[in-house]
Amino acid sequence: MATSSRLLTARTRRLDPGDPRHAARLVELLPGGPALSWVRDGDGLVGWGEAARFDAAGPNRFAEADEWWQRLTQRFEVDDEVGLPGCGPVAFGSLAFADHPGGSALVVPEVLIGQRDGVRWITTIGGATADPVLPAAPRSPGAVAFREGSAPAAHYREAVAEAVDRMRGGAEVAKVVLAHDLIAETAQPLDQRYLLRDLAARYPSCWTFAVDGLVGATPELLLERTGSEIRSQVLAGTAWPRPGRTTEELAAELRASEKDRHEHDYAAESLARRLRPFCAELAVRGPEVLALRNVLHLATDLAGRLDERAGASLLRMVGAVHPTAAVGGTPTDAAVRLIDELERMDRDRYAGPVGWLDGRGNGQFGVALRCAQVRDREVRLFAGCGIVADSDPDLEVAEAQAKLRPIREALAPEG
Ligand SMILES: C=C(O[C@H]1C=CC=C(C(=O)O)[C@@H]1O)C(=O)O
Repeated sequence: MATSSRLLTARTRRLDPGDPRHAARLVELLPGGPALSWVRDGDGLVGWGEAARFDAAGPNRFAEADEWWQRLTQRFEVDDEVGLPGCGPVAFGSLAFADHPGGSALVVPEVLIGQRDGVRWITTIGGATADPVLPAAPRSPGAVAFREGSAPAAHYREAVAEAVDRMRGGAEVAKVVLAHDLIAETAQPLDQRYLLRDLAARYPSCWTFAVDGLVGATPELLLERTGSEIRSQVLAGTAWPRPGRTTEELAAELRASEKDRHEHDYAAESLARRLRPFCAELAVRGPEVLALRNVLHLATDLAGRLDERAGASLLRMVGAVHPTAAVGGTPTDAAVRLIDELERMDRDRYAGPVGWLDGRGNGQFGVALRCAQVRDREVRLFAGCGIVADSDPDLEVAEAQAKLRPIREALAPEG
């Protein structure tokens, strides 16, 4: 936690095309050690070092993190010659899914390199130096052995079947998202950049992220703020590649599936309902089909203009909309209780908000999906599925397998 009241300096400079750091992909610029990343289609932010950090837990984690960031940004002397969102001081954040247990963290890197619309910049905090070196490629972690996590797949199937029974029996919950974990152990300590490079290459349209050891490539944008504009894309309802089916056929099936449409509508409605109080305008468009290499999703876009009178910061709004029914359920409180009862695992920061915010109130937070918590040689992967009364437990197990693919394949590309 940064506690002193001294002034911090943040210096942002444009990286000119002659600089060797201008040509490489952002994730290739990360030196070894804990990585910070939020990159999509080549644009985004990567950072390293820790100029300041805030840890929080419990139901007030969003408000406490917000307060800390507001206070910290007042202590910054900013020298920013670029002026784009993501310039000046930036904090990367990863927040716990649940009120209990789970820890949340905001980390302000000492060095950050960003790119937006062809402009690349570097921000240094507190006089940190950033020599123009291109780090060597990360080494493979060697052989990978997979074992069951705290919620084995067989247990997951039972939990899904139990949820379906209860919903068919008239339980108060109309949708619940249940998840399970999987542990991978690598022969050598895992360099986070090994995952990041692979994820950014294979899932360019997802946000490849790393914050405090949570590494993944999420397709789901929870909330983005640029000035007074906000944007979100809610995902729920999934199909995955099957032999003999083209992507177009899978997309048509997904569009026509009533079960997936129900699952999707709960998520889109929950987000729109919770965003509206903050907005002067809010447009909802969808669902369309979003196709990735491992899955296809139904996707609804939300775009709005903030109501200045609501005066809410990005982190407060993120706290207000989390958990949407894409990761919690409907109604939220009852679904979260059911998750607790049936899942019987600590989600930690899986399915929580992950992203970044700057000193002017801009930022982007996604939902931490298709991800793993990396601790040296142990990697904990997560995947979950929205369950409604029409769900088939065997298909949900297969769907969760498809959602584990990005990290599984990044860990063991040929295995
Ligand atoms: C909970 C996950 O995905 C969510 C996001 C998109 C589609 C989902 C689904 O169709 O079940 C889930 O709601 C996950 O990837 O672990």
